[in-house]
Amino acid sequence: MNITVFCSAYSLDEKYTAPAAEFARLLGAGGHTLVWGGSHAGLMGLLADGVKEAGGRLVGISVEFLAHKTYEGADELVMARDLAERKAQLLARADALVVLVGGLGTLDEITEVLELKKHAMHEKPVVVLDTEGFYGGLRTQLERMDAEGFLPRPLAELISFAAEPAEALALLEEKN
Ligand SMILES: C/C(=C\CNc1ncnc2c1ncn2[C@@H]1O[C@H](COP(=O)(O)O)[C@@H](O)[C@H]1O)CO
Repeated sequence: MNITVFCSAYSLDEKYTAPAAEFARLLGAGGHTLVWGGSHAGLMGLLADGVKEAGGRLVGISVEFLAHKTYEGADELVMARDLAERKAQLLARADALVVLVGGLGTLDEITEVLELKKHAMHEKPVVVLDTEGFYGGLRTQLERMDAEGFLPRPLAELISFAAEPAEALALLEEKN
């Protein structure tokens, strides 16, 4: 499977890096391809290193203004002109999408794929690896939208949450 992963470009505490490294190992060992933002920065670089070490393939979708942060050693590297084109490529190249802990860039990427899925413009599985309950606030907000009629289709069709790396991968494999 081509698995697009959105995650932080920053170096984080071990409570976040350990589950990300485990997810990377499972992804690579499972013979999957990581599609990601193509950067060596922070959690993005750790993830790519882990997938590569475990035998997986790497497809980076970088963007011109962040070219100086590009990961050396991807099997394939695409250079998008801007963030909008990069997000489109990250979705187009995915069979499924996974969200690890991240900041505003990651939040922008999740909302884009959910908005497009809401309008049935794709039906790709979206799984959040909710390490340390990091996405509790987002989940509460989405559940409120679902309960109070802000979504045109059930939230459960749009997104799934997993607490552990193995559960995230199992959900992807089950839904694909
Ligand atoms: C760490 C710094 C610069 C590098 N920044 C990025 N490099 C590559 N990809 C990025 C970067 N910033 C955002 N992205 C995309 O958004 C997600 C990460 O953003 P977040 O705000 O850290 O969550 C990630 O999925 C990328 O696709 C500064 O020196």
